[in-house]
Amino acid sequence: MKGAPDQQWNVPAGENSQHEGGFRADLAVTTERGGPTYGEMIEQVRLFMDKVRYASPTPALADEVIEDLKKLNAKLDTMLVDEWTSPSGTRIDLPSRGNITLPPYEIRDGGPDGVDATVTFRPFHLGGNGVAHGGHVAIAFDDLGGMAAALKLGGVARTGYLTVNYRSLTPLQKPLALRTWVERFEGRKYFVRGTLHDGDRLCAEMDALFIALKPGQA
Ligand SMILES: CCCCCCCCCCCCCCCC(=O)SCCNC(=O)CCNC(=O)[C@H](O)C(C)(C)COP(=O)(O)OP(=O)(O)OC[C@H]1O[C@@H](n2cnc3c(N)ncnc32)[C@H](O)[C@@H]1OP(=O)(O)O
Repeated sequence: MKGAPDQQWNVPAGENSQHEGGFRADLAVTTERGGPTYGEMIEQVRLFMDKVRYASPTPALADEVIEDLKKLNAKLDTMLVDEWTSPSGTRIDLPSRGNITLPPYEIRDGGPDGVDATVTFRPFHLGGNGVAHGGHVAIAFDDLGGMAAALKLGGVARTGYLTVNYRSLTPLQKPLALRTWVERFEGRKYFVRGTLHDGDRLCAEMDALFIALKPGQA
């Protein structure tokens, strides 16, 4: 990778790392990893991505930003941990559990009957003509559909298939209601439905199959 030729991303899990199989079968939720300002750090990164999406820098400014980013990347290089112990994805007090790759959402209610969340697509989730990219809508459905399955089965599931029907345009920068629920299950197969609304207007619907992982399964 340019700028980081020797970077080892797949940091091996330490002895104290809690995991079973290749997926996070035993999710260790936390509100402390990364410290009290981790959420603000993630928010600043999202804000930066918003600005990058819309900025048209001069060559001089682009060079300046590159130098600044190299310094920031070098700082984080000193603190890389394995995926099982990183704060990202486990900080239940933060939007999208602190996972920078997900559209930021807040859980309003969640349990075996389903998940009721508010998701706000950012300016950097732009698809075109001021509205969200459909792929980002699918990511939100995947994570929150997976959460509905997880809360129903009391374990972790992987997506078998996920279909999104885009019914109307999905706005950016506006809290939207995203709901997911297990419609039925047969053995390890959890059939999950979802809806995304802007007020009363249906933006998109999801129809998905999540398959419960067996103990130790990747
Ligand atoms: C608020 C606090 C919250 C705390 C709580 C946090 C929760 C935190 C939530 C995180 C949520 C993340 C959610 C992201 C989830 C991903 O994004 S996962 C990544 C995307 N998915 C993948 O990469 C999966 C790739 N596929 C696979 O690994 C394997 O195919 C699977 C899914 C593990 C299944 O393999 P398998 O265990 O060998 O099972 P297999 O026997 O093939 O299939 C089982 C059954 O499913 C059926 N099946 C399998 N695939 C399909 C398919 N595509 N279509 C139809 N049927 C299928 C089979 O026919 C079989 O049916 P039956 O014969 O039993 O009737």
